[in-house]
Amino acid sequence: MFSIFKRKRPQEPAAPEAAPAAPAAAETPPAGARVDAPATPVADTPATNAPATDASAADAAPAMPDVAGLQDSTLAAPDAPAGYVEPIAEPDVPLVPEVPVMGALPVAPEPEPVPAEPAPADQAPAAAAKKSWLSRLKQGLSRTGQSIGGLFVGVKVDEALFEDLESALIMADAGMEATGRLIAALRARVRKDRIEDAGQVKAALRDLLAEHLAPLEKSFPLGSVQPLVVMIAGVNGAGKTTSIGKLANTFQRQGASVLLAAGDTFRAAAREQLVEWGARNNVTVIAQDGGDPAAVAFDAVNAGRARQAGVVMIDTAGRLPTQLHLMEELKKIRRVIGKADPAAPHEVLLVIDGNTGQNAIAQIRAFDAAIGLTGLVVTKLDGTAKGGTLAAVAAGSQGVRPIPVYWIGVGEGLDDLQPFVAREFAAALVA
Ligand SMILES: Nc1nc2c(ncn2[C@@H]2O[C@H](COP(=O)(O)OP(=O)(O)OP(=O)(O)O)[C@@H](O)[C@H]2O)c(=O)[nH]1
Repeated sequence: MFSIFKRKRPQEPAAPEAAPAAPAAAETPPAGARVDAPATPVADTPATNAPATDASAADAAPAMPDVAGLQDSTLAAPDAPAGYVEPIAEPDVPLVPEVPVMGALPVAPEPEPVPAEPAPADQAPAAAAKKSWLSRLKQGLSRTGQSIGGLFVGVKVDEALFEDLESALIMADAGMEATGRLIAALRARVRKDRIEDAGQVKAALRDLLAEHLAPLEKSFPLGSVQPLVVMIAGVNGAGKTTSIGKLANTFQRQGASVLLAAGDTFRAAAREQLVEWGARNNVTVIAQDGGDPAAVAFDAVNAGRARQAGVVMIDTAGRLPTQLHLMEELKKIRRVIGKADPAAPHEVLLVIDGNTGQNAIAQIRAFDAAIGLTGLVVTKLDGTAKGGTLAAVAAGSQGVRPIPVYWIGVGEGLDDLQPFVAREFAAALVA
């Protein structure tokens, strides 16, 4: 199985298998120390081909350090104030794929593929697990669910019902566009089908909501390329690192080998969280103390290619869209990933806290403008989330693109990140 990079292993030699041309390994500073510009790009590392004199390339590709370098923070950190990263010129880095750029990395065997379909004997527990997370989703959305679903109890199908429904959808953060569309479609359905029973109106609303949300449903393209490079962003505390851990577990169970990059170089706890998670689950984590998150991402993509990983997931530090310098940094990370693999990142995910309400729309717009999102992960729908925000996204509310929702989070457990299924979500929202 995979070996894990623990950041501090003082009892071990600094770089037992380090490439001879990597003086950084010999001069490894104490963990946590910042290191200025990369001393020497690893000369015999053809994958980067970064000319030593090309400062910008060195910035993007800080010397492909050896294992010790990665674990003990010898990756180059630009000498800039914390939180600010100099924009870099685009390095002209011809790439040679499949070269063991992380020559000192022990190459781990692929994990045992797990059959996609559970054996018949496993089907009962699987069904029970599904029921349990669906009920958690229902429970989580129950504030909204009760206020929407509760409207249909003991009432006539009349104008007052439509008005109450309209208010309830707006209160649930569905936004004006989605609410307007849904109510208009519901009125038309009630007229066309001559529905007179409130319970049937409720069922019709559930159907219409499912149809409305369906364009957001998309399965994640695991296995479409190797490695599939996934960049993950979001505001502070949205659930990025936790979701990466859960996804890594899911992907492993689907037979894909996973490599993680601890690109949150600002918050030590986030890095520790990911490294620890990797250690528990036999997943390699590329990490360094402090420094340039773009460099970590660059190394991770190269390591992923060298190791023929199925997925490389790159965590990034939480940031608000209003922190413009941090949004610039995010753009840089995306650009530098593209230096390691011009087709990458293949997926750019935004993790959103489901409790965020309408502000989620502003977040999606800002992150999409900065890094071009390909998918959303909506967490904490087991909490006080009102859930209507996804209807607003599907409606393109306030100019947002209807970006697919790959997963929804319904708890803190490993199995609590589930693929988004429009019909299930609609049923939970209009329970
Ligand atoms: N109830 C619940 N809690 C969740 C869910 N997803 C994440 N969390 C919790 O949310 C908290 C923040 O999660 P993190 O993964 O650390 O968030 P982050 O976005 O990486 O945080 P920063 O690195 O600070 O930006 C943790 O306590 C998680 O356990 C979920 O779906 N449901």
